[in-house]
Amino acid sequence: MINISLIVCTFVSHKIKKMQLEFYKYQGTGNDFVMIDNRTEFFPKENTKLIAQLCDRRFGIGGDGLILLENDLDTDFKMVYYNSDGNQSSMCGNGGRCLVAFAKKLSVIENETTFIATDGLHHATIGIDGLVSLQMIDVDTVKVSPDYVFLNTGSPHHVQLVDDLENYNIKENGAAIRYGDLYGKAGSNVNFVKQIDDTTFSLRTYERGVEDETLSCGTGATAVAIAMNVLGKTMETAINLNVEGGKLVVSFDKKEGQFTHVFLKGPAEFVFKGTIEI
Ligand SMILES: N[C@@H](CCC[C@H](N)C(=O)O)C(=O)O
Repeated sequence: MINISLIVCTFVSHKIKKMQLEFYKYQGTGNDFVMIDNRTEFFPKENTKLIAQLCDRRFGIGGDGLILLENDLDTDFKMVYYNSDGNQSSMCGNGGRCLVAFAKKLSVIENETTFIATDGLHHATIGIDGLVSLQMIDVDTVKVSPDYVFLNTGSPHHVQLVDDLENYNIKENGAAIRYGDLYGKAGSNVNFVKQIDDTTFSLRTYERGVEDETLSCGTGATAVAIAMNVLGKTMETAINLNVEGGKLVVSFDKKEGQFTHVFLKGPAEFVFKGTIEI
């Protein structure tokens, strides 16, 4: 005879089995991330709902994204990035800089590293001022249209100059472009820009996968710097970017329309550490 109560108990105890998840919270110019040391590969990477819940600012820890630090055979570590909607996505510049600071906190690296991310190898250094400088992918294709520029700096970016950046409705206008005909199902991140002086631009970014404005976007700042150089708005190859959450600097070498040695530099700071039951 089958013992029904045993089956029910096993089912119930299986259902309520919880685990303590240790996390670290980092931010880079206000672009914030839940960081998890997944070198033992314990994290349920396919659980989109869980990742979205951990990033939720009311029901979870809160963050624009979640990043796993994993082992890699050929480099110091591997970066696995998820947007706050729970889906794995393309490169995150600020997240990469924060992950470098996290790797140092875990003693995986000291002040210099090479790691692997979805768009390839990244070299990075941590300065004595604590600023993290991250090498981004080379850029050789920049699409210039009358009203905007499109380029991929590890993630896709639409760049558009606007008159009244301070009062511009980033969420509404960004979403219209992200979901519009231009970029199809994949969509794009959308950056609105204002020139401040010869070497400085302010930008506000609508991020795909967060589906809202974030306080900063590293691949976005990189895209804006290159786009402004291509448009002839600046002749400089080291450009200051004011984002809502602080300041970034993007530098590059330019030769025959190719952008190489592209570096994104700025703060990457530990905020707090904790455990959450999942
Ligand atoms: N905040 C990031 C960009 C993250 C990726 C983006 N949301 C996408 O899915 O394309 C950055 O700092 O670059």
